[in-house]
Amino acid sequence: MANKNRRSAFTKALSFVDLSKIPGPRGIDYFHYVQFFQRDILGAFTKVNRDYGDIGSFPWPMNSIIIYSPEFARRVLVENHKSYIKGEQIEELRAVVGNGLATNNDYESWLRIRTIIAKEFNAKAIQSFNKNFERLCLEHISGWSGKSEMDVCEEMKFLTFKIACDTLLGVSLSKEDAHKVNEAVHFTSLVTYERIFQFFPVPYWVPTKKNEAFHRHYKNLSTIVNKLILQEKGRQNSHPSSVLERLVHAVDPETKDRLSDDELHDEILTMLLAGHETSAHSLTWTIGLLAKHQEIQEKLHKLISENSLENIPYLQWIIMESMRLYPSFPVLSRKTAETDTLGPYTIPKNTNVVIPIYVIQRNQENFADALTFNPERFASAETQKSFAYLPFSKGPRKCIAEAFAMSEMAIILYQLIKHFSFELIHTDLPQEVASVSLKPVGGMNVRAIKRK
Ligand code: HEM
Repeated sequence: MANKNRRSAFTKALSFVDLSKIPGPRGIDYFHYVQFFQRDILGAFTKVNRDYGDIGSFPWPMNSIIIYSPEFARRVLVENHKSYIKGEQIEELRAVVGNGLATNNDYESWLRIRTIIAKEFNAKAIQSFNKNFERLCLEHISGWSGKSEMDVCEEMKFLTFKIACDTLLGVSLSKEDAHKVNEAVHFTSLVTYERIFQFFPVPYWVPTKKNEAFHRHYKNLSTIVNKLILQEKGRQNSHPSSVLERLVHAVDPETKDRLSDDELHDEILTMLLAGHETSAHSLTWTIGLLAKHQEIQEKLHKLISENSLENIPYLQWIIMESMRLYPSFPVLSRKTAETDTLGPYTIPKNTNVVIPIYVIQRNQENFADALTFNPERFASAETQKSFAYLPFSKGPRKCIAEAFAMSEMAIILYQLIKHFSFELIHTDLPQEVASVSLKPVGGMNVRAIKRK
């Protein structure tokens, strides 16, 4: 089952699209860039923007364009989204999550499944998870002493993983299985990420140590998810509490259609991977930024001591601003299924289209004082709606769980700042690095001091 990876290095090497009319490095400069991308992917994306402006092309063998204009992003993600499919990277992801929402490139099948699942992430459904977010957060921080030095990144990963098990998979998950799921999700997503950036990844059928470990972890994950689906199918559950339980019983309101067992399996794996680390890293950067900007942290604490969460938009703005500077997925990618035009440029069919939102969100032209942490900029609805702000993407393929993730992060942040104040142990924030999601190099070391 694991080897659903259909990308062939050979086919990739044979494909060619004519990008000669789009500016970008050529000759020796091209190869210098390729090396730069291997060394420092975020730095390289930033340099392409500085050197070539709104669009940069990398012809064969990369067959790629990189776009930086919010208007181009709008065209690709919304206006003409039907001319685009998910980028080549999803072929690697498909080896784990099969044909789940994030990797499904068949429009009709994707739309059918998205319609069924979207209902399970509506406001009412999310409200039913809020108590669990709060309970698990309070349980977790009750283990922190009066003044603890910690890597808050590890703490948040632990907490959001517990939340994922509880809200996605449900209470029937045993401790032993939770441990296996944790190891498997971590290992398979790391391997997938590594392979995305390798020119010619070793096919999964080659019996290397890593491939064997991948198959073992994948089998564990898949077996546990199938077991939970089967268990749930045998029950008449009128009060489903986890996402898995909801999806097993979910019905399309119009067609009365349900998800098949294979579809359920792939969707749950997709959610475990897509929800893995993303919320943890966003929370980590938020705590780091608040520890660095004590005046903003104290303002938030004052608001928390006087108001309930629903009455503190400032808390949401803090999370939004943190995700502007440190988006969990720093890059979105698509591929043209048909020729399209972006401004004056013709983009041929089969071109990889890369949208480095990390660079777009930090560009002075899109945000005043772009590198300054200023939550108040999100007081404007226009800023929130801008196509220069894409941490959850936009358009029909935007994150299906945006409201779920925002609610989870807001509830955790509220409790953390209510009970603790945070200080950075080092003088500045750590360097960011693009891994499975954007993470701090060496973790985020803070002092958490219990408030009186
Ligand atoms: C801070 C947390 C999160 C961030 C920043 C985030 C970000 C994103 C982004 C940027 C995309 C779109 C990718 C694209 O356009 O190519 C996406 C898609 C998706 N996300 Fe999230 N995500 C988060 C949490 C979650 C969680 C917790 C879940 C599941 C419970 C989830 C499930 C999905 C799924 C299923 C898709 C694919 C949607 C589709 O193609 O129809 N995400 N996410």
